[in-house]
Amino acid sequence: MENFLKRELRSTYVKKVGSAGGGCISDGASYDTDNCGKVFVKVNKKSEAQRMFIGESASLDAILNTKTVRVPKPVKVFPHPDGTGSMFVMEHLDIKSLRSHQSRLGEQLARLHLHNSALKTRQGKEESRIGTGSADKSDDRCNETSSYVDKFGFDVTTCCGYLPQDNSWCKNWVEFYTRQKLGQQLDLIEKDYGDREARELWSQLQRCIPKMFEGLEICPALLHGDLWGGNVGETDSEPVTFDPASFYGHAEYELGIAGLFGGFSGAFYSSYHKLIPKASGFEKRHQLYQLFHYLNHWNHFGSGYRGSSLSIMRNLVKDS
Ligand SMILES: Nc1ncnc2c1ncn2[C@@H]1O[C@H](COP(=O)(O)OP(=O)(O)OP(=O)(O)O)[C@@H](O)[C@H]1O
Repeated sequence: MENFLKRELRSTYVKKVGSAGGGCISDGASYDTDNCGKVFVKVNKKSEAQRMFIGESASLDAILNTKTVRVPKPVKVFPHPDGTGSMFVMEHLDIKSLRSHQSRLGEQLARLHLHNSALKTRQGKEESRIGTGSADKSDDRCNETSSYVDKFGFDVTTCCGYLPQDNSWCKNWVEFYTRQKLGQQLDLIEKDYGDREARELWSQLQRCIPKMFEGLEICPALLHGDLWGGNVGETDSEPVTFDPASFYGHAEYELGIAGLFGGFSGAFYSSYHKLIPKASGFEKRHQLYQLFHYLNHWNHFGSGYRGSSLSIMRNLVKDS
């Protein structure tokens, strides 16, 4: 493996320095290199792994570009030398459990979510300055590399777990979330399980969804996309997030999975909501956003997640 990595990274020195064991989806190990520093290498032997890692790498790049929350810098994605699967090399970070930086993570996540709307405001100001002929090209705001994104989706397919998300761009969030997020999961459940109750509840729930968003104006926010407690931590100096499955969506979506498995303290939420207060109807939409993850877990890990998926659908339909 060291020799293979030397070739791919154009390094003269590569030495394994530890195995993180990886997560539920991929294996991971760290290596010292002479030209890329210490790197963390994720390995996955599934045939779809290349697409999954390309999505993760593009997500890390997009988040890095916002300069809001620390993520590992991606280095390279390439096919596994065995012929099936893929490898993803990124900056190694010394990640410990998230403890003392909960509040900072809440604030930084909110800043990530507000980044695109700040670009919109800035763009509006630039346009009006150009309109009045008062634009100053020496202004450092002209150096901003990102521009405002006015729709929902992402340029690249990203995978929540190993399932690809349909990130095709869409102007309307309710349509995007209903069809491309929930609909895609329910189509898979129909294909694999043909579950009659899921099908019936879904046909009722679809009609209730638009009402849950009445009066809400949603600006696309760049999301981490898989922000459960296992994908956050901290270094000695700052909070860290990793393993993203990004897309532009409703900021509230991010808190769906954060709330499912724990790992985030009151300090995290209060810092977050200081910058992005809960909008009216938040609690109900929070359940709607958790539904995606229950369905995604049903599709990944089987019928153990059927009960919670159906119960949340029943509640949402009943309360509408
Ligand atoms: N850049 C990194 N540097 C050092 N260690 C890392 C890095 N990225 C991840 N790790 C470690 O490896 C473990 C697994 O990583 P990751 O969550 O990306 O794996 P996965 O199999 O894709 O994910 P999951 O279990 O969330 O589905 C993490 O819990 C973390 O301890």
